[in-house]
Amino acid sequence: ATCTPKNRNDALHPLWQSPLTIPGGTRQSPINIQWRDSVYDPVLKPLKISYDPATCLHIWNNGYSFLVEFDDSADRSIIVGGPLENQYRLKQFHFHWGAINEWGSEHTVDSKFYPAELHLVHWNAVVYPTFEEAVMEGDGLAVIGVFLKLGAHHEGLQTLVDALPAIKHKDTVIEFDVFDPSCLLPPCPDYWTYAGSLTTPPLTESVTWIIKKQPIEVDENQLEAFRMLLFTSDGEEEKRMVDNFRPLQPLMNRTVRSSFQ
Ligand SMILES: CCOC(=O)CCc1ccc(S(N)(=O)=O)cc1
Ligand SMILES: [Zn+2]
Repeated sequence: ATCTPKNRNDALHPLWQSPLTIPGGTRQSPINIQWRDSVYDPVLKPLKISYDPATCLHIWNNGYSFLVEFDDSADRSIIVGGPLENQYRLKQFHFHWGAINEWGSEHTVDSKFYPAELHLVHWNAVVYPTFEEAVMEGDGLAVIGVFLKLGAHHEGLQTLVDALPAIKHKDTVIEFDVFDPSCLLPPCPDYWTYAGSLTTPPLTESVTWIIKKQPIEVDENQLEAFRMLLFTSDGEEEKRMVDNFRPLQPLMNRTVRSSFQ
């Protein structure tokens, strides 16, 4: 029988004991995407993604996930089109994953969990002067979500995996000079989109979510490498960085649109 995730908030990292619901929150994330309830919108444009690999700065363990950060001081790595009215600048990408392959993603599709989920975080630099301000605004951020499923070895991901031992502990960072996050995107252009929020504090309702329909494949060793990271700093009692995903939030008065029929 497939074991459904029990309530893990008891033994979890303090973050995940954060308020599960935001008082007055009407557009919280993540959500379950019920495929048959999503509505095809012919007005949705293809998403245009152009990343400059040289904008990659460093990779670090922030105690919740590991993230790769980019130089967002100019419009060098951007996305435009799709559901977006402006172009958005790439700031960072990170992942969420489980202790075992049965769960780990934040969003689900027809209540199915994937073992992990990639988030590419962009902000609206056309309208807002800083990322920090964009985080507080309804149209401030655009996050591309990509599901990871267990399968073939992923060459592009391996570059990241090879760097993880060097950032095992919270607040460790290493320089990461050239990486093209486009290699982590599936070839299929299809996506779902809906108005949501950050899934970790400050949980602000500022995200236009763009969830790719097609997952990318990674192998068991690569997922295991994620699970070797620690929530804790060097010298503290070790706590493995696993199950760093937020529980599903109510859809409330929202429609998920699809770019495909
Ligand atoms: C200004 C302080 O705010 C931040 O740094 C927000 C960072 C942050 C970015 C993206 C996400 S996620 N999981 O919803 O893609 C959560 C948190
Ligand atoms: Zn995330």
